[in-house]
Amino acid sequence: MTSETIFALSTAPGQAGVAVIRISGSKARFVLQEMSSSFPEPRIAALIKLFDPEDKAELDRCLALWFPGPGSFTGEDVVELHLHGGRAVVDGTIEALAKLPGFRPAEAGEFTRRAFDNDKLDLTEVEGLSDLIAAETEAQRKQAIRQMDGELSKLVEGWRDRLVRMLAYLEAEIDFPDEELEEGISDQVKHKIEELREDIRHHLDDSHRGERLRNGIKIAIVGPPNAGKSSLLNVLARREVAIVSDVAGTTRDIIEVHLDLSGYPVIVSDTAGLREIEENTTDGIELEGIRRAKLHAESADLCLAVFDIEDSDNFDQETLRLLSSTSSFVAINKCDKTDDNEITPVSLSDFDVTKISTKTGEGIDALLEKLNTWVVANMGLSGSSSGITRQRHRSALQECLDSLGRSLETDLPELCAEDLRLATRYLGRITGKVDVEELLDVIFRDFCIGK
Ligand SMILES: Nc1nc2c(ncn2[C@@H]2O[C@H](COP(=O)(O)OP(=O)(O)OP(=O)(O)O)[C@@H](O)[C@H]2O)c(=O)[nH]1
Ligand SMILES: [K+]
Ligand SMILES: [Mg+2]
Repeated sequence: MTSETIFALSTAPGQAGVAVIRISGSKARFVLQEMSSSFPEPRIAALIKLFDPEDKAELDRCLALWFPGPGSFTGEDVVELHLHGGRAVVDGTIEALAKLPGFRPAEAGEFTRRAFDNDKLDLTEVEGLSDLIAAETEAQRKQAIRQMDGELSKLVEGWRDRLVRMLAYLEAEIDFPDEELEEGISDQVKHKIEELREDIRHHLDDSHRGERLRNGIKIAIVGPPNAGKSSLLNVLARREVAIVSDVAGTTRDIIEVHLDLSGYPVIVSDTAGLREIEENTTDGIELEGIRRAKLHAESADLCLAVFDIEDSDNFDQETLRLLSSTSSFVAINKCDKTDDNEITPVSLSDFDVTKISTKTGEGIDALLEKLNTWVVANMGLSGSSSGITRQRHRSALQECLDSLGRSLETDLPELCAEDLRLATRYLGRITGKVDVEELLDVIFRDFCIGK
């Protein structure tokens, strides 16, 4: 292997109890030969004295780990130094490593890039790893681990394997028409294509759970001015995020807070109060706020509408239409202002209504309970979870489906094979494997032709 040996601080920068420096490449062993008081056994932590390779000054007394390739994260020889996490220790070690010939600091993502290049991880597993590092909630962590463990990649590889087999049969029919192959093979292949299409479609039809879990589930608070939307946001966030005032039209910009509901990442946003105002109003800013609020609500996963109990008939038809066209909950706020518990306007009777007061806290737990239940029911990682976590996966699968659809429209095996080849390539894009050689392997294995 001729690549340069790279090194980097793998733990967060700054003062800490322990700092880990990772070194990967063909010359990694130099660290243990030129800078260490001893050479550890593979994979067994050893306490060593670490020296500067030139002036032999002692840098630290640290733990060293030696992972000879290919049994390492990158697939190359890897050394890990678990140093005392002071800045001077880390800086001194980094400087010392740079003095070794053929060593240079790693670029962002370079260790993982090498792992990918050495077939230690495929693309979906790389993505899973990056999601795991970024995971903020339990459900995100679980999804990331499943992807990192190759759940999506196994699924896609399985589909790809089926496709390659169909293709091999077709290729054989085209290339070796004299060979004794079963009759009606094309119909068989077509039936298999149909089955594969069904399976892929089933996985695509998952309401974007994976992506939503990765990016956060969006809940938009909407409703007329002064209903208490910003007050509710502050209660949910447990801090004063948004300005609350008795002036109608206080909120203009969209304000977002991140919550963890039952382990799921949720982004709740406060929006401008919706009301009908003249196009030529003097307050163009409020108009723009309303425009943004509507757009935002339309793209949210869930709308949470807030109305003032004494003014709960105050909504324009457009707001109602908005609520009916998305998943939504209704909160009737300021119930501290009246003892009459029966007030629910007829027009809201179709919705799931909770009476709350952001002032006294009444009903807030009940509302949170409903939100939690909704999130779990709609985002829950059921056994049939597709594991599609990115638009990139979705587009590739859609392209694959389109190619499969086209392959069924022709009776010419050559054209059908071309579409199957394309479909295979789209699946390969998901995992990063686009090898066609394996095709021939299958032909030879299944038919023993030419042997
Ligand atoms: N009595 C009572 N007053 C409330 C309650 N919630 C909010 N308010 C008051 O209602 C007024 C409007 O509250 P906001 O939270 O600013 O309302 P908003 O819906 O964000 O208003 P805009 O941003 O202007 O659309 C403020 O004076 C709040 O103090 C409540 O539960 N009870
Ligand atoms: K207000
Ligand atoms: Mg507001």
